[in-house]
Amino acid sequence: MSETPASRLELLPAVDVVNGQAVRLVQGEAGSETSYGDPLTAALAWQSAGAEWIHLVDLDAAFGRGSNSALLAEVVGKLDIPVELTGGLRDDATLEAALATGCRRVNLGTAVLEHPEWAREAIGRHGDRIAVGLDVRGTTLAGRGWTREGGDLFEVLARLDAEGCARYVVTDVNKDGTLTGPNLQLLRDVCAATDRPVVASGGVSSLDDLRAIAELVPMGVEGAIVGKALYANAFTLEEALEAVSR
Ligand SMILES: O=C(O)c1ccccc1NCC(=O)[C@H](O)[C@H](O)COP(=O)(O)O
Repeated sequence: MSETPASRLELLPAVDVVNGQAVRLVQGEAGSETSYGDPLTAALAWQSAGAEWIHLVDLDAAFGRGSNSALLAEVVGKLDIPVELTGGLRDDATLEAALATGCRRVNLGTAVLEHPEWAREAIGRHGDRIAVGLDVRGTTLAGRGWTREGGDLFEVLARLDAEGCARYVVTDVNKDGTLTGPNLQLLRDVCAATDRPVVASGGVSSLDDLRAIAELVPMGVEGAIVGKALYANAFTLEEALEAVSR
């Protein structure tokens, strides 16, 4: 499977949900959250500001301590733009429920590491409605809400490529929620290892960071998830869209 690189970087504002509230974490650590209110209000505000996508995360499900699935389904149903839905999708029941919300695609993470046969079958069945979240520290994958090690990034990437995985969402866990800039070398290395589109996630702090990620579009970076920078008002979504439009 070979993909034509996107012409322009897509931006995906993140709405991460804990206990019914939109939050931001630091390095994905449970308990480090700052609350930003109602997830539907946040998602609708990003849509009104011109968002092309929403990256919607059930952090309680990702950490295996609960679920916001009904609320997230409501959010997806009220948006007109495509949604990438993620967090705790580890079996047929959670995957089918997530896809039934009408989201455009879902991200699998831990399940790919712990139940590779199930993930392979899900990828085969759902095609490009499945992306795989590659959450890494160094080149070691992190699963289950980023609390367990899950193998070598490039070995798993080669396996997923062979299984037909359509897209990867690549997060440097140590950057996530820190406003310290994206790991551009990691993105380059992943793009060099696969011909599938890559969505960059974690660490964006400025418009220059977004411009730097946009430079990687010809290599295969298709989109960038932006969380904390938008909530901390480092820039507006309108400014971000403008920055990556040329
Ligand atoms: O995406 C997941 O499944 C997930 C699981 C466990 C902890 C965090 C998770 N996602 C977090 C995100 O996707 C962030 O919203 C995104 O990386 C944005 O990061 P930033 O711009 O640095 O706030």
